[in-house]
Amino acid sequence: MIPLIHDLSGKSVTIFGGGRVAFRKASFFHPEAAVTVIGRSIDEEIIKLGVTCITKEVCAGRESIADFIKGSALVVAATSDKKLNNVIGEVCRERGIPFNNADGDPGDIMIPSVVRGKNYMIAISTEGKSPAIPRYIRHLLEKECRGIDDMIELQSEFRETLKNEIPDQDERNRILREILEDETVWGHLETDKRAAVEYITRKYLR
Ligand SMILES: C[C@@]1(CC(=O)O)C2=NC(=C\c3[nH]c(c(CCC(=O)O)c3CC(=O)O)Cc3[nH]c(c(CC(=O)O)c3CCC(=O)O)/C=C3\N/C(=C\2)[C@@H](CCC(=O)O)[C@]3(C)CC(=O)O)/[C@H]1CCC(=O)O
Ligand SMILES: NC(=O)c1ccc[n+]([C@@H]2O[C@H](COP(=O)([O-])OP(=O)(O)OC[C@H]3O[C@@H](n4cnc5c(N)ncnc54)[C@H](O)[C@@H]3O)[C@@H](O)[C@H]2O)c1
Repeated sequence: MIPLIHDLSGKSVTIFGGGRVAFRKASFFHPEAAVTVIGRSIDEEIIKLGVTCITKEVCAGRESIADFIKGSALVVAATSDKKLNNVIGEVCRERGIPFNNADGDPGDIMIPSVVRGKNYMIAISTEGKSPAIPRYIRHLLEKECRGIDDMIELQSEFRETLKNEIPDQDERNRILREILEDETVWGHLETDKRAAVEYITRKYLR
């Protein structure tokens, strides 16, 4: 499998099932995508998310499933009925719609665990071998990634400054990497971004 970063803004994501797993999947796609959840019963926490909810029994007939998924950019089956989930998958495959199966035959999409900052995201997956591990790694990274957002902004701004000051690209890259390894910069970023900018300007430009 190959990880991709996909823009789903405004696109339709249809999720079958209305339990805990459907809630997790709906939270993953909402609010970037327009999420519709279809289930025989739908948990209160899904309704509270503000996604479109359709309370309905879904039968394994292809026609009715095809009606539900019309116009979907992506479909998730998260009902407790494996057979139904698998039929939903078949209908998606016939129509070329990317499909994630929470229970049953694997779909062609897997949902990763995501560490998200303002300026970056990291997706983690074991390709289903051990679903607890991505969550574990996410917690480790969340502790390690403090300050990363500020460093990205610092690097992005300083990169522009360097372009005007230092013509040689290799030299610019060397400086940007050195800044990343500079503990004093990380120390400043914890308290005062301006002090970090002053420090790197003094140290790396004069
Ligand atoms: C990343 C995340 C995204 C999401 O789904 O939201 C995710 N699972 C998450 C949480 C979670 N999963 C499970 C629990 C225990 C409580 C519970 O039962 O709910 C919890 C809750 C928790 O841990 O807090 C158990 C579990 N998971 C799967 C099965 C079925 C099976 O293995 O057959 C079972 C039941 C069998 C078992 O008990 O072992 C299967 C899958 N889970 C995946 C993703 C995919 C592959 C991930 C990979 O390895 O790359 C895959 C294949 C489905 C898919 O493609 O989506 C999200 C972490 C978000 C985060 O916190 O960061
Ligand atoms: N992929 C994962 O991350 C993961 C994790 C844990 C469990 N699971 C599996 O995923 C499935 C869902 O788990 P859950 O905890 O949300 O279960 P749940 O029992 O809380 O929810 C199942 C939902 O499916 C709906 N449903 C069942 N048959 C239906 C039908 N014919 N039409 C419409 N709706 C129907 C029910 O109304 C309910 O809302 C289970 O089979 C579970 O073993 C997957």
